[in-house]
Amino acid sequence: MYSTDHLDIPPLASAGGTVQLPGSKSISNRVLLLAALSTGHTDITDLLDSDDTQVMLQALATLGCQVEHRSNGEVRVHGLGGTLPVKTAALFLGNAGTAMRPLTAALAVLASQHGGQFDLSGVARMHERPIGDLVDALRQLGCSVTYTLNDGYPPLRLGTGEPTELTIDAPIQIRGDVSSQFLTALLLTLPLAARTRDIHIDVAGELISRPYIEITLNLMQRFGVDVKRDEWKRFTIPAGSQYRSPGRIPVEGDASSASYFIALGAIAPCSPGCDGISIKGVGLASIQGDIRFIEAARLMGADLSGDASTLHIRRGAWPLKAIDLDCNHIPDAAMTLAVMALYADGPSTLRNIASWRVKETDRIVAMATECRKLGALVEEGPDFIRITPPASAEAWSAASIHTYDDHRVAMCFSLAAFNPAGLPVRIEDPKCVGKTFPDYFETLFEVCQTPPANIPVICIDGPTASGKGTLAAALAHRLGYHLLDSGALYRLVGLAAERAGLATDETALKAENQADRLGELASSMQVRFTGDHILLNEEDVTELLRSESAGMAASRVSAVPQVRSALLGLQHDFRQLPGLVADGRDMGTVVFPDAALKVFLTASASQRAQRRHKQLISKGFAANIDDLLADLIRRDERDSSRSHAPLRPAEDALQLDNSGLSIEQSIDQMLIWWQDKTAFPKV
Ligand SMILES: Nc1ncnc2c1ncn2[C@@H]1O[C@H](COP(=O)(O)OP(=O)(O)OP(=O)(O)O)[C@@H](O)[C@H]1O
Ligand SMILES: Nc1ccn([C@H]2C[C@H](O)[C@@H](COP(=O)(O)O)O2)c(=O)n1
Repeated sequence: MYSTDHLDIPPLASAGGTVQLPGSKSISNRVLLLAALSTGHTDITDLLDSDDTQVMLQALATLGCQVEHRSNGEVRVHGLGGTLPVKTAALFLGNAGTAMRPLTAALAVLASQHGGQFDLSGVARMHERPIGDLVDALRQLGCSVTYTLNDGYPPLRLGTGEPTELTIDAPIQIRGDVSSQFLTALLLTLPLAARTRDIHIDVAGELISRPYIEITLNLMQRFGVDVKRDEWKRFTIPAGSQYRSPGRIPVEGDASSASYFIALGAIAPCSPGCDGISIKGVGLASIQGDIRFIEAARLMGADLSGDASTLHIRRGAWPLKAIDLDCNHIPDAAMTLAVMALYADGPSTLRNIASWRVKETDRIVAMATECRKLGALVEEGPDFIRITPPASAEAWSAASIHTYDDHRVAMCFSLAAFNPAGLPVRIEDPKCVGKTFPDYFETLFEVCQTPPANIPVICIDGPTASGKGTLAAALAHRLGYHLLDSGALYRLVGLAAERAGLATDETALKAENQADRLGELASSMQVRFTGDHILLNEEDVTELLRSESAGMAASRVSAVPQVRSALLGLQHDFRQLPGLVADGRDMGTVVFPDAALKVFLTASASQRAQRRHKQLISKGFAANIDDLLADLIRRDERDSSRSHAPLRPAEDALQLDNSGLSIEQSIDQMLIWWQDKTAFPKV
């Protein structure tokens, strides 16, 4: 997951490949609760691992429900069978509506039956999301529910600590036109109270988001409770209902998350050698309502096929066709249509989406504001949005997309990176995707391509111990970019030569064929970078490479042109989405001459010797400061005077002498320079 302040997505050109979707959030949290309420244990496969499911798992654990994470990746929930082992608890439920609503209902009823008291709260936005209709229904049942901050909104106190009689004679009334989660919460809970008589739930108003109710009913059935439905008005939970574990239950891939990759297939030209986007984990037989997004995508022109559990999408009509659509049945996935509308042949209208206003943020306002930043004309109404795409390529702008702590805003606007103007898109606070799809951007980058020239590179060259590596690693971390420590490659060649018995001293390097042998060695060595570790022929040599003797050997072999050309392709391979920070001696002059930002980092020799001394001592290596100073002067001299790719600043490099700067000050300076190079407005 990208935990950076923002993520800059370069302009993207094409897409192709296979995406494995994470589990559905709606199914995951329902299954977790149902498993906890059941008798017996339930093994859940492909459970979504995200912020919202973590919140539910944590809540269940606090309530005394035993949850095991098994070695085969399954999660085993030991059902409580309607008992309540923990009678008082305070539960923090973040911004997870799929936890807040059902747990409110379940704990209100259990607290009445067993005498408990529970405090439920969430983040600030959760305290702005209405829950009054559900509370009114629970009060009809005789449950004690108190608003502890503002009437109609969480936080809530459930129960008094004493058992109270539930009133289930009359049908329970619940509003259906604000959020279908209120009905879901009651449906999931009321089998706990229907031991001796039927319980009826009557829906007041037009029930929205019906497909989510279908998921609820489908899953309840798998846990042994068959709800009778009369139209979408009355639901009856039969007397004697009791949840029983189905044993093992798989979680489908998330159909709402599929919408981004369906849209991707519809928008992006196929990458060479690819045949569109394949999606695994969800297909035409999905029980999730958002699977009907495929109908909308087809209307807009997507060429879409599939089977029960997979989907395949290619670009069909282009530009996409504008639509006018009632989106009540696909409220979450419909946000993706708003971004597809930016690529349409006219204005698109998405109707009946009033529920957007009470989601993670007011999504109508959010989508309108951010589409406008990209250059679209947007009209918004109480329950609709109309988007007219930018009039021409020139009308697009490089936008910094504010994401409102809303995962779906972040995910759907990533697709704006296919804009015809070839502009990058900045996604602020990309970690908000952790709610449902923590690895969304990594997955996107795996199936998207763009010419290397579109992928930004920041080069930091300079003499030894000037702080290049430290600064490069920090920048890569801040920007979510890849990191190339090119010195490590030369150090690897030095080490591999030593292992192969190839001498690298000056006399040996003059011997006939020695340069060719080193070049061959450099092209054939098996190197793997995993996190902070470097493997040579599968041996972890990370620590070995950092010694001063390895640095000296690297400096010697790096003067060999055959070695340099053998390593060139390897270095170019590091230029991957979303960007690269590369440090070395010739990054800006030879390897990435088109880099957007080149910095030549220096510090006085005595400063550098002191830094290196401190660095070596802290790692437990013996070091003498005078020897280090002499060595680094010698190394700089050799690196600067060699005939191939010598150490020198690129003509367009900015110079940074950090002798008097702290690491943090150097990073700040680099970030200022980088921001100046980007297309995004300063904040
Ligand atoms: N601006 C700075 N102020 C103080 N110390 C620094 C600064 N920059 C880096 N250092 C410290 O100097 C030491 C050397 O830095 P680093 O290893 O990043 O240098 P380098 O240029 O990558 O060296 P080499 O080329 O030999 O790999 C590290 O211990 C680092 O923490
Ligand atoms: N781009 C590069 C990177 C490194 N080298 C050589 C010269 C250095 O002395 C040696 C070790 O580099 P370090 O790990 O200290 O950055 O490798 C080079 O020639 N070109």
